[in-house]
Amino acid sequence: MSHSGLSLRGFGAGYHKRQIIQDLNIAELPRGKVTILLGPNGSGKSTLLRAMAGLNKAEGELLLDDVDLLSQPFAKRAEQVVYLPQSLPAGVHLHVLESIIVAQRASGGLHNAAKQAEVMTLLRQLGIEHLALHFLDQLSGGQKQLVGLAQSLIRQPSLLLLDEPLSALDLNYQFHVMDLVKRETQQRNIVTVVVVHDINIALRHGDHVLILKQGKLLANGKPDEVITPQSLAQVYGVRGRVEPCSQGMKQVIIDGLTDAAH
Ligand SMILES: Nc1ncnc2c1ncn2[C@@H]1O[C@H](COP(=O)(O)OP(=O)(O)OP(=O)(O)O)[C@@H](O)[C@H]1O
Repeated sequence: MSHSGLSLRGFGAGYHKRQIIQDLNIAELPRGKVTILLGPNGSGKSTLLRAMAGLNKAEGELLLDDVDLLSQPFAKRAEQVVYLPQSLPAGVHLHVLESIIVAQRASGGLHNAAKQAEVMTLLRQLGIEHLALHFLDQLSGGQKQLVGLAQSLIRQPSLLLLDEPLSALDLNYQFHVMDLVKRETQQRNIVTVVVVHDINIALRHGDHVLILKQGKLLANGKPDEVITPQSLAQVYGVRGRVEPCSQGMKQVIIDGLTDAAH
């Protein structure tokens, strides 16, 4: 049977002398859905994303629509997989617009009027059109994050890996960006994996949630099935409740640390 989506089989990842993730098995993260990757600091989230993108050592199988990306040459994988790191490289003296056009060119094709229009549409959707002619190295942390997202989306990946894309964004932008990522994921029918630390963002915006702890997969399922008082205690050592708010949406309220975490 053929599959559409991303699966990991016996996937391992790490660094020169250190294995961080071992024998990870994830059956099918479907196209068109946003998967949120949760886990404590140091649990291996960035290592996993970077390994999927070919930037760290990896082993096992990483299947996108049944094709093993690990067996492909790096350049071929880079056409399909885009990884947005936690922060953009410093000291890049380019205009926002130029930097996005460079990213667009990297994904192939000639630069023409239609492509320029695509860049401007994306800037508008992200609410940063007014920054088009600003220099990257003169932007705020949150503005840089939005530009990084534009650079990632313009490359039209099949697998989009976003590492804490909300960490510098205000509340309004956090919602706006998650809505945009969800919409683009559906419209482009791609697989998107987003690392966040905010459990309520995961509950509200994730189609699917994975939880990593010490390089192992502790949970894999629908947000409200895997974000529970038990998993909050086990993963983060906190006492938490998952309760409907007055609008009926579920949210997490943290009451404190578990006794074990003191
Ligand atoms: N370049 C590296 N060389 C060796 N070990 C590393 C390297 N980068 C990270 N690690 C180790 O890998 C483990 C997982 O780190 P990783 O950055 O993947 O965690 P994370 O879940 O993304 O954490 P955070 O939420 O703090 O960003 C940590 O123990 C870290 O010390």
